[in-house]
Amino acid sequence: MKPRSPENVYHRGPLTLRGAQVPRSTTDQRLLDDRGRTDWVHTDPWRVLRIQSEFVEGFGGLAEIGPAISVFGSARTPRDNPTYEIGVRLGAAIARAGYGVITGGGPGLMEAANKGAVEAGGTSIGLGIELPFETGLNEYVELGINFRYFFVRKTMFVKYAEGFIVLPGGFGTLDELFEAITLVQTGKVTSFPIVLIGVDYWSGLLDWLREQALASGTISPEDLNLLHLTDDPDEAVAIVAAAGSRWGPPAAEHHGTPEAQS
Ligand SMILES: C/C(=C\CNc1ncnc2c1ncn2[C@@H]1O[C@H](COP(=O)(O)O)[C@@H](O)[C@H]1O)CO
Repeated sequence: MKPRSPENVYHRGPLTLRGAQVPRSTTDQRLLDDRGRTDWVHTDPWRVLRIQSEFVEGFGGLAEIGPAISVFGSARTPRDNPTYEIGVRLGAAIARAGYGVITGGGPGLMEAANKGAVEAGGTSIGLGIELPFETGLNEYVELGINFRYFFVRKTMFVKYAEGFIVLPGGFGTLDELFEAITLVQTGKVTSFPIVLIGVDYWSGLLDWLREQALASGTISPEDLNLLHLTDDPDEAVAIVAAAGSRWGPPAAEHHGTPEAQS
């Protein structure tokens, strides 16, 4: 690094520096020449910046997708399972109704809904998540964003959707479902329909909510009205559509590749 002559005058932004105040290196030199310690990468202040960058990427990538519906469901449902076909029909129904389909971008019923959306000419979005085992985005995702942090990704599912449609699933699906119910119950989101698809699959849970949670007073009677149940993908979409848009009516021309971000 070449030292600066102390006789020089050095300007940096509003600063004028002379003599001993003249820095021995430029900001660029310090950036490019210095590797230094690396432990800061694993500290919370740095993580805060990474979290912030995920929000920036998510908001920027999704801002212009137009009206959309988030679809959840098992990552494990194989393609030859009849529920996979329901997922494809759901993705197609959502696309036909003028909405984009947002999924977790993974395999199983996420893939099914993305497939249906693509085949029906709709917008197919996948919000992937870093997991200990790599699965990658499914091949039907046309707009994909990968997240490190579950909570950032969950914000996107809610912020950019008119409602949730939930196919049969396990812990991940239940987590997404109950987060949404809690947001609605506590008034954190307004006008946010939640529809369960699969009467046989979900009836046991709804019975438990009625017979245990409601009966013991841990939820209110009106809380049960937050959930709709059907076997029919078209009906599920109609329920979301009937709730009305948070941003105006669905319009096909809103869909497409997001503009370059500034
Ligand atoms: C288990 C396998 C892959 C997991 N890959 C996932 N990719 C993206 N999103 C996922 C994945 N696993 C869970 N999710 C999220 O949770 C919901 C599904 O979880 P469930 O426990 O299977 O119900 C789903 O909606 C995603 O958002 C390979 O077999």
